[in-house]
Amino acid sequence: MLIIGIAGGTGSGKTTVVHQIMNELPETEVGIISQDSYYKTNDHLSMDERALINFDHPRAIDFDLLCNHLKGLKQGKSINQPVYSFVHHNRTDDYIITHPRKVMIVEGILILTNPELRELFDIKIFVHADSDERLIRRLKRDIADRGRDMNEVLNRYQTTLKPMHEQFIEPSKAYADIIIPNDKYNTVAIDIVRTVINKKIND
Ligand SMILES: Nc1ncnc2c1ncn2[C@@H]1O[C@H](COP(=O)(O)OP(=O)(O)O)[C@@H](O)[C@H]1O
Ligand SMILES: Nc1ccn([C@@H]2O[C@H](COP(=O)(O)O)[C@@H](O)[C@H]2O)c(=O)n1
Repeated sequence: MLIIGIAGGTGSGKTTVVHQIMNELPETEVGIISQDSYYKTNDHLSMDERALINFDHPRAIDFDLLCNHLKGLKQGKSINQPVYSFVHHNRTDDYIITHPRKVMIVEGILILTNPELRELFDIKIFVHADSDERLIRRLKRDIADRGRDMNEVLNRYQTTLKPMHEQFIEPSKAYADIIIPNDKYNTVAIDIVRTVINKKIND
């Protein structure tokens, strides 16, 4: 199994890059794990209390479960990947049965900050986009898809997102083997990563 970690700030285009990589690759050979699925459960908190959580700090993520799931997949076991709700700021009761594949892609803002998780990656990729571009994308996406309004996004950006990006996410770029510039769609970089994956699949 080849495990690829794809990190980068919010709105850098990680999810888009993953989908571009997966296009044209056989569905049965590649699987995806999203770090967002591993936000800790916060059933004990009210909705208002959950909305105040700093979701850009590594402590918000259940890295133990994520690492155990990846290790299980490496051993050939299927896992129940949790399903997260951005609208309710909490894990749902649902899960996605995720089967082991020749190539597993793990994507998320903080995945290169955790040493145990880093050790599990064969290739580490960081998707880079400038912060103004990322903020614009995040605003549009969170209003369209994640039940937010402009005040919520801008307030979160100032209070937690930007400081956590500078403290944890940007420095984790140093661990990357490949950095993909993604201010514009970068088809050349996607083709290179796809070639590496195809080689692995056909070995
Ligand atoms: N290279 C790009 N140019 C313009 N828009 C992009 C680009 N990559 C992603 N987007 C858009 O930006 C938004 C955030 O992208 P997404 O892939 O969800 O980022 P991430 O997973 O890193 O948070 C989406 O609406 C997506 O369509
Ligand atoms: N309840 C939550 C949980 C997380 N976030 C934000 O999501 C971002 C990470 O996801 P991307 O798809 O953008 O990589 C992160 O910056 C958190 O602030 C949230 O808004 N609400």
